[in-house]
Amino acid sequence: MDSQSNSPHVLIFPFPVQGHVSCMLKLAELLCLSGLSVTFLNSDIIHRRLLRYTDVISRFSRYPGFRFETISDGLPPDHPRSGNRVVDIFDSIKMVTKPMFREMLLPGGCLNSGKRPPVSSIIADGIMCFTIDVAKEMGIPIYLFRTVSASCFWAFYCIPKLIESGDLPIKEDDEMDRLLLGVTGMEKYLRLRDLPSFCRANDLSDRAFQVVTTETQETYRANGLILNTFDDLEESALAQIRKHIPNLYSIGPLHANLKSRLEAKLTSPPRSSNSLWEEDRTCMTWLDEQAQKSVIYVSFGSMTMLSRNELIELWYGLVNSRKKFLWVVRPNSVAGDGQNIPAQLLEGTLERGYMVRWAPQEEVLAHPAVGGFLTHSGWNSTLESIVAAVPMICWPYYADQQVNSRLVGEVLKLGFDMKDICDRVVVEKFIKDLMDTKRDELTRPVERMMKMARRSVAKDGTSYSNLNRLIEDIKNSKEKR
Ligand SMILES: O=c1ccn([C@@H]2O[C@H](COP(=O)(O)OP(=O)(O)O[C@H]3O[C@H](CO)[C@@H](O)[C@H](O)[C@H]3O)[C@@H](O)[C@H]2O)c(=O)[nH]1
Ligand SMILES: C[C@H]1CC[C@@H]2C(C(=O)O)=CO[C@@H](O)[C@@H]21
Repeated sequence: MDSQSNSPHVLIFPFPVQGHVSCMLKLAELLCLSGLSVTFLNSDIIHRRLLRYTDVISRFSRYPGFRFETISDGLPPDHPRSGNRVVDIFDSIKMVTKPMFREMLLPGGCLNSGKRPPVSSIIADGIMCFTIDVAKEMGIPIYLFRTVSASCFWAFYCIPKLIESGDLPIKEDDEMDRLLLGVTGMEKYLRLRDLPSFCRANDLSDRAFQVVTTETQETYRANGLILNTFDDLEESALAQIRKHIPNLYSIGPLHANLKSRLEAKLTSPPRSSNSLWEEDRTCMTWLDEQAQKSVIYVSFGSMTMLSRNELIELWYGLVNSRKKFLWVVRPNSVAGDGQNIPAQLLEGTLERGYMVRWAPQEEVLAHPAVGGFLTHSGWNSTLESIVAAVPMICWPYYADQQVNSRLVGEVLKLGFDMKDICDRVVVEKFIKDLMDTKRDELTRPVERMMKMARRSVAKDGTSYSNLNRLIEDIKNSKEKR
């Protein structure tokens, strides 16, 4: 057995997509920093890409108790694993990965071979509740980490009530702006339009709708729920969730929590990346040449697929706003061949734009030249923008993003929600508002929330203390076994 044979051994198992893997790796490093042994279970494909594009191996070699293990996600290598095809991962992971996961934990399996201390706690992605069955069978305590916002989790939690009240399925397009009474605490602002995109299915047997609904309802079976949020950001949703799932750990923003703890330990923490694409760092040099707060950063995360029409409308909006822009266009993220782009767009981009396939986003958002973020409202992006005090234009694509964008635009006033609109004139107007006309009205709430985010992860802040509580609970559950 290795030198850490007496320390608790935590197995972390994320749903295999970028937005889940990256924040769960941050949690893994936080647990390593407090002396726990950690095994991080990646799908083969994710692991190969992390090895190719990041420094994870050298970064985690600092922690002797850390290991990676891999498992199949059950899909062929060329499956896109993005856009609407993400539902295929749910099915394959349950059918193919679950039995493999169980085998790994049985005596003689790679997670129970006697070479390392036995797994004493599991932290699994909250969208994979099959892990609870396996953990219970093995007698191992399990915590779920749901990587979406508390507000979105709570909206998912209320779906059965929305079905009972007849709000779901949505019957007519013209009722999308109706306020909902069934999501307690959000009655004043949550419209049908703002429910997670999966709620737009006409048929409630829709696979994605079924998965998010049932997985959310199963959460109570775990020993606790971890959320990447902080109390000042989502106080009301957290209070509602706590009534049903009392053992709740709000420990975010995780990237800031990690940064703060690394800074306390090391004089100059190295740059780190969990990217599944190669980061193009030339955009940082380009940003260095731009004036303060003059650039709008555009990125729609790792899963969004754009139609050609959406690409062109967004592009016209950016070029016509006459603002400088840095735009991430991920490989294979636009339908069609990307040919015949109007000359006006190409010229406008040469003059004022910079495009990359993938950027070091946390660094980009922290750059003084960045003054706004046109985002899909993925939860990691939202938190990163908050910590960097960058106001947002939200153009949600799917899943939790519809809820997040409403929270940002209507409740927190940290930006504007452009949900369900993709029109060049509107895009141009929102950009001008964000960068100039309405900038002042956003500055105060944006600065205030940035400070609260940073306070939450500083010593004795709420997320700092909740993380310590999680670590203690993990240690104690080992003692009890
Ligand atoms: O050029 C880029 C673009 C993105 N990122 C990073 O990639 C992550 C993207 O995460 P997120 O903003 O959450 O978006 P998705 O990749 O779309 O994440 C999925 O997972 C999230 C967490 O559950 C959900 O909130 C989203 O809706 C879901 O699509 C962030 O950490 C970004 O910093 C980069 O490093 N470089
Ligand atoms: C792939 C997406 C569907 C469910 C996941 C999710 C969640 O509710 O946990 C939200 O957005 C995506 O990251 C996941």
